[in-house]
Amino acid sequence: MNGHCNGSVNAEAEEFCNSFGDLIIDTKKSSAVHRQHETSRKESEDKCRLPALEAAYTNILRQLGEDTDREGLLRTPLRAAKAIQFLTKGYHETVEDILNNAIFDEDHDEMVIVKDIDMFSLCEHHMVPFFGKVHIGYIPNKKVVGLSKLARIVEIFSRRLQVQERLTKQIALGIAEALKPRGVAVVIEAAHMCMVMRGVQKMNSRTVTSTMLGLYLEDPKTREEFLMLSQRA
Ligand SMILES: Nc1nc2c(ncn2[C@@H]2O[C@H](COP(=O)(O)OP(=O)(O)OP(=O)(O)O)[C@@H](O)[C@H]2O)c(=O)[nH]1
Ligand SMILES: [Zn+2]
Repeated sequence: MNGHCNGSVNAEAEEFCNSFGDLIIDTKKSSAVHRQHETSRKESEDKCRLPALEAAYTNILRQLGEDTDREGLLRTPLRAAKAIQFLTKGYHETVEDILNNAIFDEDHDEMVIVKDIDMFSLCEHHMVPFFGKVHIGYIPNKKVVGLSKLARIVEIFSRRLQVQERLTKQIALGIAEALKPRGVAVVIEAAHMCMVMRGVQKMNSRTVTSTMLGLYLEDPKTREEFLMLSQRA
């Protein structure tokens, strides 16, 4: 472990942001610099945690009766450690981080739908994947968001240990808070490997969850329009 692993990364990033803060007049530039430093601080923290995660995976392999010195497994604990960090990287990200300059003033008040967004997550009960499609609709209130950012919001909340219901709600609330739209609708259809590969072993079961906010909750016709458009092939 180097010195960065005892929290000094935090302090350094903070010191950097503070010392240069006065010099940077443009607030957008300032927050971009801050975000850049937050990202590199989080990357450093991840690196610091790798050896402990690697040791944990070595232990798991040994407890499974594997020979961790055999050639095929030599780098497996490290690979697995990096993989789990990737699969849970959403803990490091916020909606604010990714939206930065991608909210635009636009006099458009009709429904916007981005559907069939691929989603991969890990069930918090068994730490095995659940995955499927996310459909998102919102009704703007003078502001629209870059379309790719909706898919990025899905990434933030799905790359964590999750239950599907919470994931659905977090995506909807994240959009609602950032855009203050007149309504948000999120539907997720997913297959849970904990129900397919183990446990009850139901290969074809799918779980559908939804969160409706604002007009989607209040107005059945708006909700129906979203459901009709998002389910259409
Ligand atoms: N509501 C909800 N349940 C989930 C989700 N992912 C997994 N589960 C369920 O979490 C439950 C955990 O139940 P337990 O009885 O504690 O665990 P278990 O003995 O492994 O259960 P089985 O999967 O039935 O073998 C199971 O019913 C899973 O299907 C999710 O996203 N939402
Ligand atoms: Zn599970």
